[in-house]
Amino acid sequence: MINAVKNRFALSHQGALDFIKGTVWSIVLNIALMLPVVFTVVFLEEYLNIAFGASDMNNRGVGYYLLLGIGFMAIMFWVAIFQYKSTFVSIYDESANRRITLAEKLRRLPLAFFSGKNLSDLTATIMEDSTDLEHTFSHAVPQLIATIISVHFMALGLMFYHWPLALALLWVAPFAIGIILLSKKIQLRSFKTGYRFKRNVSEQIQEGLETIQEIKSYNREKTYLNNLYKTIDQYESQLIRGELVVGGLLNIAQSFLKLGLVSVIIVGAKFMAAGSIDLFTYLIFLMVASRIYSPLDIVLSNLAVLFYLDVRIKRMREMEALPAQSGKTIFDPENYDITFKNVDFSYHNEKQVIKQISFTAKQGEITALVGPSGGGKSTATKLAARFWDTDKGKILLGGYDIKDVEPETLLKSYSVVFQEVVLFNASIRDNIKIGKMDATEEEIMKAAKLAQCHDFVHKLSKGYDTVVGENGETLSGGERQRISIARALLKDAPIVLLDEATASLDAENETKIQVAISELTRNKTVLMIAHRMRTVANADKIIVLENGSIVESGNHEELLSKKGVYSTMWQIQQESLAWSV
Ligand SMILES: Nc1ncnc2c1ncn2[C@@H]1O[C@H](COP(=O)(O)OP(=O)(O)OP(=O)(O)O)[C@@H](O)[C@H]1O
Repeated sequence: MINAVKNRFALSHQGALDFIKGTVWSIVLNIALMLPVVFTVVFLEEYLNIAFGASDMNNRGVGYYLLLGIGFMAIMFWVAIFQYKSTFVSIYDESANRRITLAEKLRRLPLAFFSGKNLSDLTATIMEDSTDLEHTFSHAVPQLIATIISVHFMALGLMFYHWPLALALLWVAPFAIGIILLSKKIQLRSFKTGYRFKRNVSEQIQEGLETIQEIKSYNREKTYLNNLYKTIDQYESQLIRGELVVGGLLNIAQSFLKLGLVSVIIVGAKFMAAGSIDLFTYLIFLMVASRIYSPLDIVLSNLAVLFYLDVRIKRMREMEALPAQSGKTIFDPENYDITFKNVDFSYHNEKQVIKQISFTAKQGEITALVGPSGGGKSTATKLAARFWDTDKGKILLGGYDIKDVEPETLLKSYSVVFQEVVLFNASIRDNIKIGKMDATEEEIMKAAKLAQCHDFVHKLSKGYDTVVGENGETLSGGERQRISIARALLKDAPIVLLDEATASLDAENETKIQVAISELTRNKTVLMIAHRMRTVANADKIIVLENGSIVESGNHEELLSKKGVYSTMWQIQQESLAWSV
């Protein structure tokens, strides 16, 4: 049973157990909530006996009813507390676990997943869907299942008591529920469309915030806002349409339910007139009719929640089923040579961007990747750090296939300085410290000085405690890049990946940084991308990548003498330098 609940509702083992407990307590609560009816029945029975002269009032005194009332209230109170604890408190634990599990899952996904995925959709799945599931599981599902079960119990009891009247009371229920079930497709379609429009709105807002600079500089505010208003209007219209459809169907079903009360009144009156039931039985059925329809109303209005639940669970399952990167967590290579062996790679199984690449970047050497834009240099560098897994072929690090090494373990051996620097909205000190969380102040300062950060940081009013804003928005491109170099220096990993590491620096700083980079790269395996040819001229090995394939390799002199792609690129840059002079 636990497994069935786990699979049906995408819950953990503990979550399924708590869910069953919550449902059982909700059934007990539903039964306990019938105690006022029992109280009234007991009272009515005696009152009617007195009224019709069959007994006198002294049989049970006021004290008896007082005690009975207090007793029933105490039972209802305690059951309600247990029901609350078992459904609400436990589901919040489950929800917290679900978010942590999803976050863990994200941590182990290859970066390819994030580049192909809409991030607002991802955030919504983690936050919104989790919150909705939390709310549905705490406020609706156990109560709904409990209500369905307890209504069945009540119906069975009434059938035994007087089946013709029970039928008169309950014949409406299957029809009312049928209306909702038959409309499942319409409700789901409306929900999914509404959901899609809602995502469109949040995507557009997010995109607008991320590209606000471009929108303003190209005077696109009006177009952007008009598009946004259009999407919001679409969402609003869909919400209204959805409410009308769902609300309309629900009203029809609920009104149908009320017909049961009418039929109990008419059929009961006929039976009474014929003398086949007494007044007491008639009154009991009228009372039960007033009680039983409210849980049935709840069932009707919450059935749709079950339909929507499936949509959310499906999205959660899709995310849980994504292939995560795994591997050994113990990794002790003999050396840090990186070898590409016949590597093929394409993003999202589309165009092949790396084709049959084979080369070795040796420890203690600088291996440079050059070539025309879009040739696959950045992709190859990122493949070397298992940001993605290859489609075919192998990448070995010190003899280990990196596919067999757990990505976080693997990345401990890498320092990366990429063109697009990512800084956290934290102090400069903390941003540098990311390279080595237990670094001493002295180590941080040494790295900062080597990376030429010290001078500009000292000019800031709070120095190293200056908070840099979201992604370092308060700093210039060159300053951001120097911080990322300081980080890499602090990490001091055996492999260094440099992708246009000095692209945002002026000539003076570039020269200084080159000194720092020589420090950073000494005795390391260095894989470097640079568009400025003079930066790569001293590399031990230069690989020329064009359209995803290696077209030339060798050192600077060898490549110049080949008079191929490299030599042409070198020539062009020399000429453009001469022109600028
Ligand atoms: N995340 C991605 N998803 C899909 N295609 C991508 C992605 N990143 C790069 N590409 C494509 O892969 C090819 C190689 O890109 P890559 O960035 O590796 O080239 P590059 O040689 O580093 O270019 P540049 O010198 O301009 O930085 C290009 O055709 C590019 O459009």
